[in-house]
Amino acid sequence: MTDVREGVDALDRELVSLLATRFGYMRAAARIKPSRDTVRDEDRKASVIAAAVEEARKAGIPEQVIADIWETLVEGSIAYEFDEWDRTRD
Ligand SMILES: C=C(O[C@@H]1C=C(C(=O)O)C=C[C@H]1O)C(=O)O
Repeated sequence: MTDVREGVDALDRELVSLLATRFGYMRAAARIKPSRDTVRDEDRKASVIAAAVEEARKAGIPEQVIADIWETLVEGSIAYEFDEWDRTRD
């Protein structure tokens, strides 16, 4: 069980590192988007979540869990992108 938990802890560190890279893309998006009303893109949000759910289906892991995680992730990313957009504009 110790090995299992060490594996989980190491994987969680990797996941947070990957998420840090993802949030970096949100900072880039905030820099690139010309107007505040383009930060939230519902069509793109739906497409990102659908793609994650499809990957979950192929991997044989619970699709609803992944849908819920991605809903939280994308909403958190949009909030972060709004903060970045506001912080970098007058
Ligand atoms: C990064 C973007 O901005 C937002 C963030 C998204 C995400 O976290 O994947 C998806 C849609 C956008 O509302 C984008 O438009 O691609």
